[in-house]
Amino acid sequence: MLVATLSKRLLRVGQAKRCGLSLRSFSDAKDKDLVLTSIDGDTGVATITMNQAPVNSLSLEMCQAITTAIKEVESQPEIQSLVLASSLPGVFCAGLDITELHKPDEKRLTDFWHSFQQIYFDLYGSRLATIAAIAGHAPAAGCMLALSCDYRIMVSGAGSKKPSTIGLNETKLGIVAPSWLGYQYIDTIGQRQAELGLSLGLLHQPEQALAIGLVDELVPREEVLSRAQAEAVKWGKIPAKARLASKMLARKARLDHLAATRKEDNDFFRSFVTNETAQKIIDGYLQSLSKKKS
Ligand SMILES: CCCCCCCCCCCC/C=C/CC(=O)SCCNC(=O)CCNC(=O)[C@H](O)C(C)(C)COP(=O)(O)OP(=O)(O)OC[C@H]1O[C@@H](n2cnc3c(N)ncnc32)[C@H](O)[C@@H]1OP(=O)(O)O
Repeated sequence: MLVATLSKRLLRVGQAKRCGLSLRSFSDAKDKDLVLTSIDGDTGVATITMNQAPVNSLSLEMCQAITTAIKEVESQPEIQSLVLASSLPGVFCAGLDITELHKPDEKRLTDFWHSFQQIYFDLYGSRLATIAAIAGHAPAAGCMLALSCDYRIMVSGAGSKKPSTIGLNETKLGIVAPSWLGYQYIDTIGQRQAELGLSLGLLHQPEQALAIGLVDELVPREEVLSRAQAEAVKWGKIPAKARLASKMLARKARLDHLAATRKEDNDFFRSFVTNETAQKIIDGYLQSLSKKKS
């Protein structure tokens, strides 16, 4: 068994294959390294690292790559915990790839939202203990990835001139988070803080995020990943069936609701995004992002 036989080293699955170890098809080659998956041979902790420069925005392909990676890790019964991280300095995930929403092809837009919903099912409903290593910005759907994990460790803002931020800021952009994402927020930080955050489109600096329970711990930047992996070891030792049943106490009704309304949710999203007003907002927002650069 892989986890039993490898010495303490991080191993990409491509490397595992080169070492002659049989591991089922991980997502490294076919997804052009949009995500990288590694497994610590000693602890059995898997790490999925988002790797789509410049900001890990969630394109259709990125959503699919994340889901594939989660499923492949889950298919290995000896693995109990997973860290979700980013390879990019300063950004965990910038949320949905806005270019997917701009003058979209309807078929691709449908597939895109379906693949985003799928991450919710696969990460929020995962049998694995999931730890988010948030070493940078996590707005909107980037925050959703973090909310879908069981435990969130964020880079501290102390001493930083431009601290990272996290939150559901959709309203500030003139769009609205879908209800299932809104409920993830409410379930995590409570009704009042979620109402404030959603209505005002707040992005929280790390210390504020900790204070309202949006993240569970803050650590210096260089410790985020190692601390997350250590936490994953702890969670991985909890009896798996009891841990999963406890997780589902809080999450099953939400997951079932989206499963039952998935097509309706997708239809609504498509009609909302393709609406002329929404397109103007999206167009303006894309321009503001590129102006920021110039
Ligand atoms: C009325 C009832 C309605 C009910 C509706 C319900 C259903 C409808 C729902 C509609 C959708 C709702 C869900 C939305 C969720 C989302 O995730 S929306 C996306 C929100 N994301 C953001 O706002 C983040 C934007 N980005 C940033 O703030 C910054 O980039 C950053 C803080 C993440 C990083 O900053 P920095 O490191 O300084 O990088 P930049 O120079 O800003 O960016 C580099 C590069 O990346 C491009 N980019 C950034 N973000 C995105 C993105 N999300 N998508 C695509 N591209 C992005 C940016 O333009 C730069 O590109 P260039 O280098 O200029 O080419």
